[in-house]
Amino acid sequence: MAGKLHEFPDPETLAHELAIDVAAQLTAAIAVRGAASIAVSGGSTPKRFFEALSEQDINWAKVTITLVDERFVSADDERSNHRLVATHLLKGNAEAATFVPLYQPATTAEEAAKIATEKTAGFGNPFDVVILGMGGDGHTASFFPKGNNLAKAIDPQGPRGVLTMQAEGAGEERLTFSFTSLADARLLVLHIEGDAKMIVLEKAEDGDDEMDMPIRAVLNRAASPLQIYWAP
Ligand SMILES: O=C1O[C@H](COP(=O)(O)O)[C@@H](O)[C@H](O)[C@H]1O
Repeated sequence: MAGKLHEFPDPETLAHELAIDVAAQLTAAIAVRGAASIAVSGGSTPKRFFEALSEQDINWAKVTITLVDERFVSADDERSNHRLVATHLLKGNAEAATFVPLYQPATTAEEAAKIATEKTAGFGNPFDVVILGMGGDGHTASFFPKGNNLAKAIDPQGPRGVLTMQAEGAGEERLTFSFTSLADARLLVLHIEGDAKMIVLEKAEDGDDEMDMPIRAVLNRAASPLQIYWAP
């Protein structure tokens, strides 16, 4: 396996243990640099982890949270990743954290990506923690197969920052951090659950074509060691 596999008996245990590991990384970052940064994924998988992380006893006032990727929809849209984070993470102890959204109320997604790049430039270089997810089609962040901006988004020499993405499987137009922004995180995690996702991961590991399964970019050439958290 390309990354280090951390296997748990069930999603609840995974969420709890991942929250502890992430909290330890954020606490260490605060001790060394006085501040910490984390970029999290959306989708359905992270809810339990967000709930567990929000209860961790760390100095949240020193933590900046952002998203790995977002839909070009406002925070009141039910498909917004911002909304997911606001509902399940930015509460309890974690209410004291600073959240920097990727969605910006601009006319176009390109304009929003430019503003998001500017607003996120002051932290996450590198991120202390990045939590990636993976879709059944092998996408991670908004690196979608056949995405109109995929080559640019996963370019190993590409700039840090936020790009737009349109793809058939993506629904709304997306905003996503580039591969180079995410792949050098001090703690780089791929959080997946269920047998179906493990089969997708194994398929990704069996091939090389990153345009077909963009998760391969992370598996094969992330600057940081990839920690894979999985439960059936
Ligand atoms: O579209 C997205 O999907 C992936 C995976 O989501 P899941 O529902 O299968 O857990 C997610 O990692 C990404 O952030 C999100 O925008």
